[in-house]
Amino acid sequence: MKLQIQDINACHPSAPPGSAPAIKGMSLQINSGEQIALIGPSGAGKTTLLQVLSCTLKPQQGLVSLNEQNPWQLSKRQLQKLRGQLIVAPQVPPLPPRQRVITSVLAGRLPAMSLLQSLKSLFYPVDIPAAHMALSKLDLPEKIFERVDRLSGGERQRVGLARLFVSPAKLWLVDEPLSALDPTRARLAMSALTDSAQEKGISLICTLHQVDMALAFFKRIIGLRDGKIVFDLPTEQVTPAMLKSLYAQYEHELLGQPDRELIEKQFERTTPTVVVNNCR
Ligand SMILES: Nc1ncnc2c1ncn2[C@@H]1O[C@H](COP(=O)(O)OP(=O)(O)OP(=O)(O)O)[C@@H](O)[C@H]1O
Repeated sequence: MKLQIQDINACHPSAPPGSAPAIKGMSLQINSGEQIALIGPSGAGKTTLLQVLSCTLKPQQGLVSLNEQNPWQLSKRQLQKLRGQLIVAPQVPPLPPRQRVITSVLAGRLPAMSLLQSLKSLFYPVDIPAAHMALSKLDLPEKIFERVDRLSGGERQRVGLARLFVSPAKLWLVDEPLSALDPTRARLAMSALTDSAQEKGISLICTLHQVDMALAFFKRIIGLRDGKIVFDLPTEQVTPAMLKSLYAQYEHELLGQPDRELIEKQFERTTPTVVVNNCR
């Protein structure tokens, strides 16, 4: 899916009226099938941007376009159809406590289903192999019939991500997918997401606090700070100086769950003398 925003101002959805915008005069173009990591310190506006792109947050100013359609000029029905072509994976997936994992995973298909089909699917999961395949990509197939309230935080996060693999959406908007995962599962998840998106020609936009993962898995990196784009570059052009400046005063966030070697390699490629601060 092709995306464009132009001169957007938007407030965080929970911000009280009159608050300063979390996104300020932002413009951006994303082509079909692109994979982009959004990085930047806490409060930079990454989640707010995802909400604008998912057509759930109407900006106060500027233009949004998904596949050449302005969502805010569509009828309710057309807007619903457009939203059915994208899927959001929030950092903490909203999973009904007593629901089975299989039902939660197959909920990834709900936006594309009729009301009758979706009600039926809550009681009779129709595609067990698809749910199993999705969970296997994230090393969780054995939990397919488990109740979600009996899972750990990291397992719940993987259930939320497994929804992406069964969804027919052409745009994946993923918010901090690795926050509850151990380093091995984090790599596995990142690899599964980027490989699947590439196979299916899906546009993937992913916010990440793990800069090492962003550098390792994405070809285009957008650095946000204070609601503005600081850089928007092919990964190989992102320099240590840019990262240091992006996270200035928030260096402790720079190496969230560090793969020091990877970041150092990236740093060496551009400026061999850089010092990496590992604050966690
Ligand atoms: N619950 C809230 N109520 C009011 N304002 C908020 C709220 N959450 C965030 N904001 C405002 O919106 C701005 C952008 O927040 P947003 O969540 O988009 O940033 P982020 O880059 O995703 O941060 P993080 O990495 O911590 O998730 C914040 O700087 C803050 O000013």
